[in-house]
Amino acid sequence: PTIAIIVAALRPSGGIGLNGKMPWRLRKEIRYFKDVTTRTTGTGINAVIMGRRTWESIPSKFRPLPDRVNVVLSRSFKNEMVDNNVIHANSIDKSLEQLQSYGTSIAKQIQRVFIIGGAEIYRELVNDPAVSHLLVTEIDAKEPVEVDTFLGFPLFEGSAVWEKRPQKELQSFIGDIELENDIEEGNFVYNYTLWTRK
Ligand SMILES: NC(=O)C1=CN([C@@H]2O[C@H](COP(=O)(O)OP(=O)(O)OC[C@H]3O[C@@H](n4cnc5c(N)ncnc54)[C@H](OP(=O)(O)O)[C@@H]3O)[C@@H](O)[C@H]2O)C=CC1
Ligand SMILES: CCc1nc(N)nc(N)c1C#CCc1cc(OC)cc(-c2ccc3c(c2)OCO3)c1
Repeated sequence: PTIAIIVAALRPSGGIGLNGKMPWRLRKEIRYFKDVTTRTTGTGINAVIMGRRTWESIPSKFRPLPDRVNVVLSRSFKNEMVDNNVIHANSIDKSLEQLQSYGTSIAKQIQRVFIIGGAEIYRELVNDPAVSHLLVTEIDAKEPVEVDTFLGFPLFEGSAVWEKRPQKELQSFIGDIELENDIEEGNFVYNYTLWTRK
């Protein structure tokens, strides 16, 4: 399946978190994240892979993220299918192995896999050749914003590996999900982008 990193990052610093949570709450951005990570064409289902801390930071009423296979990584987990929607894994490889067998076991093929954070997971996976796409919400702040967690790889200041693609390529990747530009919410203005390997 296609494996994509999906992240919302502040420009130019690449800030993504503060005190274990997100430094912002952007209503339309959360909807975009939900729509993009949930949408499939035909049958099948998508998976979201996250680190244990990100799992813990999602408000309990919102987890597991619905209509997606939620994979949570922790070095102290046993590799197991907790239930039909939640898989525990203690390595990235083990998580991808379990997703393979998930497809056959519940006769639902995994269509897309989204790496949804956080910083430690992004750092480890951004260099994995299996990751072919970056879906980056580029956020600009009118007033300075405090962040303490960053994207673990250079992107906005220039990347030797990744290049930003034209909006029409993002549109075809996400299908009939509406793409708005320069969305303004409070102190923030943001845009959705797609990056692929050079
Ligand atoms: N802006 C955005 O788009 C997003 C921002 N965030 C933010 O990121 C921050 C959280 O990121 P971070 O603190 O880095 O934590 P992570 O969410 O990346 O989780 C880290 C934990 O994941 C487990 N883990 C990491 N790598 C592996 C591996 N290779 N195999 C097995 N387990 C592994 C470990 O769990 P253990 O310690 O149990 O072994 C580790 O402590 C928060 O502030 C959150 O709000 C999160 C998602 C999206
Ligand atoms: C939704 C934010 C987001 N945007 C983008 N572009 N990429 C991402 N990887 C994420 C993310 C994430 C994980 C996460 C962290 C979190 O707190 C730290 C809260 C949520 C979350 C919070 C509320 C939700 C929801 C997800 O879906 C529906 O309602 C989701």
